[in-house]
Amino acid sequence: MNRTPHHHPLRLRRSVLSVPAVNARALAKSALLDCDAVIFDLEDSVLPEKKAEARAALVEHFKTLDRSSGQEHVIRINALDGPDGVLDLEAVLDCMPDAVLLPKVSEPQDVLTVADWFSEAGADDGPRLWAMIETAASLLNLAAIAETGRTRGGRLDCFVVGLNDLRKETGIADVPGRPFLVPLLLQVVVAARACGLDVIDSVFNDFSDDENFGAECRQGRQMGFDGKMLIHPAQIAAANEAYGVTEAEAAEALAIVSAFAAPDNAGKAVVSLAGRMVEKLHADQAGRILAKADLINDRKKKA
Ligand SMILES: CC(C)(COP(=O)(O)OP(=O)(O)OC[C@H]1O[C@@H](n2cnc3c(N)ncnc32)[C@H](O)[C@@H]1OP(=O)(O)O)[C@@H](O)C(=O)NCCC(=O)NCCSC(=O)C[C@H](O)C(=O)O
Ligand SMILES: [Mg+2]
Repeated sequence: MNRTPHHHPLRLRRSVLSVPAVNARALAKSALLDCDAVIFDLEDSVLPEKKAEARAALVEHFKTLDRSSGQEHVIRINALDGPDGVLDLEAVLDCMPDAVLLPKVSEPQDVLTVADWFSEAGADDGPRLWAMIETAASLLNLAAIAETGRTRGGRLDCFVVGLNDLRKETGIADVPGRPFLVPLLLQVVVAARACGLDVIDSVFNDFSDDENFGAECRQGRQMGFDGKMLIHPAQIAAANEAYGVTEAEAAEALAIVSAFAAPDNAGKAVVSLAGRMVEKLHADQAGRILAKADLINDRKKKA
């Protein structure tokens, strides 16, 4: 059993933009934007009578989508117990995105059923699975849902928090700083990490409120999230900045890695750096920060 904190290669998921699959202008625009991932939404941003049109638009869009852009492509499907879920999965087979985002996951079986569906469809190497954590039941079952990341070839890859649905179901107030939600958000981060999953913070609905959006991005980063789900292009730059690597962070990471590489420190498990204790685990963390900075630089070169 893999007990390392991260079971897949590092990926940039600072900015994860949702695009309603029925919105042709937004679909076209999304490919040109500087977000790390795009979620093509077939669920709540598409009216029931438009679902078929949205699926068809998505299949067309994927025919010309540049798969080498570095952007990760994710399709959010409808729940499998409704009329659209399986039709969405069939459209996913035509599109073959990097991942499928499952809405309103409440128990492990919600993930396993879709993993098995792909296996039975002969798509064992097909899309990874992401799970929306947005129901009260999903919070009660967090550990068991995260554990599904260790089965079915580790198809579950990422949690995405959905606070709109969670607030609707629980009545938890939507107030700046998210004081009543922070304890729950931290549980989602811890459950994800225990099973090697990435974890994305919820959308912030007021896309004209730059100040509070920036604060919420920084708060999410401090809680350990990998990035933020977004609803508007105007939110991308702030998310990329908050979840990026500053020059100071990169310099500090380099100093830690260099300290362990210094001949004087050969064979040491713990060294002193500018009056601080630094252990091998800090060098591992620093290596991950430097790898992320490299990915960000590579992305800038591609843009
Ligand atoms: C919120 C919006 C409805 C606002 O739309 P609009 O008023 O049209 O915005 P603008 O006029 O400011 O748009 C300017 C241009 O940007 C393009 N645009 C807008 N949004 C997007 C987008 N998301 N992706 C790509 N491009 C976008 C417009 O087309 C304009 O371009 P142009 O015409 O060329 O100038 C709208 O932003 C929107 O629909 N956002 C996404 C909504 C969505 O996806 N909802 C589902 C995700 S939220 C969620 O999952 C909640 C979760 O489940 C939970 O429970 O919490
Ligand atoms: Mg939701």
